[in-house]
Amino acid sequence: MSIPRFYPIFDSADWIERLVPRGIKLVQLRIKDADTSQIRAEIRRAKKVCAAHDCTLVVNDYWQIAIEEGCDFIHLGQEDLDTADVPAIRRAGLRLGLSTHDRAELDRALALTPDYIALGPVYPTILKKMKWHAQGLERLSKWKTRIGDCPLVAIGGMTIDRAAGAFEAGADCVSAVTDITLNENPEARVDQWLAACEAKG
Ligand SMILES: Cc1ncc(COP(=O)(O)OP(=O)(O)O)c(N)n1
Ligand SMILES: Cc1nc(C(=O)O)sc1CCOP(=O)(O)O
Ligand SMILES: [Mg+2]
Repeated sequence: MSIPRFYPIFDSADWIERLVPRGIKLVQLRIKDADTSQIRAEIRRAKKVCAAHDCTLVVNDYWQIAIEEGCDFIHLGQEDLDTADVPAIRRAGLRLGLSTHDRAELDRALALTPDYIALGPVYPTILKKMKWHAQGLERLSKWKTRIGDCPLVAIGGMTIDRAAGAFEAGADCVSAVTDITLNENPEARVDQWLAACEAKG
């Protein structure tokens, strides 16, 4: 199954309510440092606006709450996988996206037949401290060769100018955070992203 080419990530339902109506079709809610009731409330708001705009919501990390709230899609990293109950996630019918950063992580991810695999950071990111150096475009191509039909998401330091190179290297989808949230006009930036990714499609 394919996924949309543009995949922004936001840390609140406020951002999702603000920007999804512009035409985003795949979005991630990535909240750190909040309690369960706050996460649940944010997911409910995000889910509502996504349903109204035919946008797929991906919940980061909180797989149990995502199941309880009837969500469709979750994203897990390698550390999340250490404690997640993947069979329970599948039984609940959720799609699953996985992060990878090296070959061992890729092998582990592929064994779980995910609905997409993300490789990052393709370029340096300012969002979070990471132990990985920038992976680069050649690595994206290697990942695409390994994963075949499974959609490949490029993440980390992605900008509109860098997106075309990522698609050419084999990415099926490009994910971005600060290129949008730190832009002086996030609405206009999302419009530009949508146009750039559509033009490529
Ligand atoms: C699309 C996408 N790719 C990678 C990540 C990172 O997930 P993870 O390694 O679990 O780190 P956190 O985002 O949880 O800090 C992601 N969220 N989305
Ligand atoms: C959340 C996340 N995960 C990454 C990974 O490589 O797994 S890079 C990243 C941050 C992406 O933010 P920005 O677009 O601002 O660089
Ligand atoms: Mg995580």
